[in-house]
Amino acid sequence: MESLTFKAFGWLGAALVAIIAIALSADQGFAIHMAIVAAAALLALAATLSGADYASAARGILKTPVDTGRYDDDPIRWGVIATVFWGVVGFLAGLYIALQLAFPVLNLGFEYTTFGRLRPLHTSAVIFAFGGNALIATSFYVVQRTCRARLALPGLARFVFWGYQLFIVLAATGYVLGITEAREYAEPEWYVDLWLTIVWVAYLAVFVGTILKRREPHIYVANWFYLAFIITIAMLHIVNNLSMPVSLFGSKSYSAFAGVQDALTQWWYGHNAVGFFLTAGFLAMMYYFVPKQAERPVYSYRLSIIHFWSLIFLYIWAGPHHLHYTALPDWAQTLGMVFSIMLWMPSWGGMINGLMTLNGAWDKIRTDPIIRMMVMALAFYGMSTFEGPMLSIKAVNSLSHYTDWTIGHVHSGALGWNGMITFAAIYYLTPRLWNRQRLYSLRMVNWHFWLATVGIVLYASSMWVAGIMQGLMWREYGDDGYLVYAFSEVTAAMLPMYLIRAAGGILYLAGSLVMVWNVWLTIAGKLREEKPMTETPYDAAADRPLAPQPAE
Ligand code: HEM
Ligand code: HEM
Ligand SMILES: [Cu+2]
Repeated sequence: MESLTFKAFGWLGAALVAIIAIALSADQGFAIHMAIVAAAALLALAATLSGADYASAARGILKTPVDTGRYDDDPIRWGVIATVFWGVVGFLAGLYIALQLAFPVLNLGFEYTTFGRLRPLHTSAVIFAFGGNALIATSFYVVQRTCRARLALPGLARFVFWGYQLFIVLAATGYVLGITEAREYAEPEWYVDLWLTIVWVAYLAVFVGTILKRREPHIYVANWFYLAFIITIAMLHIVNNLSMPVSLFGSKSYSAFAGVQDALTQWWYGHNAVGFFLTAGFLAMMYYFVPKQAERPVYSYRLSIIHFWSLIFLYIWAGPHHLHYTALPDWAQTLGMVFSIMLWMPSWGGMINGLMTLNGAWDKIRTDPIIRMMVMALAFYGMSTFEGPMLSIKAVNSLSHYTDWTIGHVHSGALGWNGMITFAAIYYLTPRLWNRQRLYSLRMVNWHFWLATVGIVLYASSMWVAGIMQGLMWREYGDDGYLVYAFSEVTAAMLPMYLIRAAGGILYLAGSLVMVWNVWLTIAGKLREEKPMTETPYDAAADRPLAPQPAE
């Protein structure tokens, strides 16, 4: 009871502080943000005062099974739903900005809907909202199973989930309102950064606390990857966002760094956000869910340890490959390039480890669409980590930089690797978390697989063509020593490629809607009547089904 009163006063206090901040605010954007914070604090207050009722109502709506006491899965179930939800929002935003590049009228003439504001909305929605929720939810799932321990600090785990959603809402509304630090992938302003820092420290505490509570002596490699992801993101986030607010009650701040130091800090962050958010964290997912779904142990545990240490050691130095031919000293650019090329090896080591886990179970690619998604994820991981080192070579980068080739590279990693491995994890988790016999439909997973795959192929191939064409047209000199093409001519030449990319986006989005349908009906406890994925092979000569084929 006492702790309840304490909590209630805490939320009331937070709401009051936010309301005072509205009154004192230096700009309208800050006032709107503080209103959102006040509303969130009041909601938390209401939930605290009538706590149990809300929880059971939510359980009813989500048809949640009661946890047996072994594991604490409520925040994971919410996380699965949040991942699917934000995924659709982020893909929709991606499709919209893709269409804006083809049809500029879609900027609609409002500052709120310009490409410049919606682009960070897209990148944050897919990376932080979709990817971040997937990482938090799966990390809480994996750490409990592999440590055979319930989540430490269950109240804090719930705070992490809701606090992170508040961060997402503040970031997204901020971009639309024009509140931005203009640091790529770190656009939110100083007070939102501070909030994320608090949430992230809580996340670290829950994760490490659970590891400390473990009843399994060994710490499985997936947890190492998750831990590296959590700690490194904390470090990157804090350093990159060091800044001085103009006013305590205003949204604007100035970076602590200037000039090329600022650029290097930005890309030390940006590159390692790829390395530790989009790579290390998702590799943790790979190391747990691939062996589970394949029902095989990891191909080589020793390789996974080598993979871990070499990956984290090399990634952190490669950031300067984003600053080739800039004011950054030449030696630093070369350093970034060399470490990027070396990165190819641990990356492929990880891919091989994932793929070879299917040794003896390759037939599952034919029969299990979830395995098929995982294999495609690993294939795209391998492809983008081959392409990346190639793009980091200065001579190649002099052509590719500033072009759509970079965008193609980003999305073969993002759609192919991050997207596919996340979808596979969602399909693995949903029936288990809701205690269902199986997914509503496996054939719909197969549909999702093909829609997403064709979508990625259209996206990546159109951007390769667009990027190389742009790069070559920009650098084309005539005999007279003048540039042959005006910038506008190059832009006009992109239109067909932008249309193909948008078509790819439509397919990818459609695939994710199939997932929404499937996950929804699985939660509702429905099973689709359908033929199994593969017919038993038929021996026509003998007129009987062939005996099951042994795995190769
Ligand atoms: C329906 C799917 C998607 C579509 C149609 C789409 C479309 C786009 C477009 C049009 C851009 C701007 C490109 C430019 O400025 O020229 C972009 C940027 C970006 N998108 Fe996506 N996207 C999709 C999904 C994703 C996903 C799932 C992720 C990550 C997990 C992602 C991550 C990014 C990133 C990081 C950038 C910035 C790239 C850079 O600055 O180099 N996108 N996307
Ligand atoms: C060995 C691994 C990798 C290396 C060495 C690498 C290298 C590179 C290089 C050289 C660029 C172009 C920089 C420029 O010209 O501006 C780049 C851009 C990018 N890469 Fe990779 N890459 C790797 C893997 C990945 C993966 C797996 C993903 C996604 C999951 C990814 C996401 C990105 C993003 C988002 C950008 C665009 C950054 C921006 O300009 O906004 N990379 N990468
Ligand atoms: Cu990079």
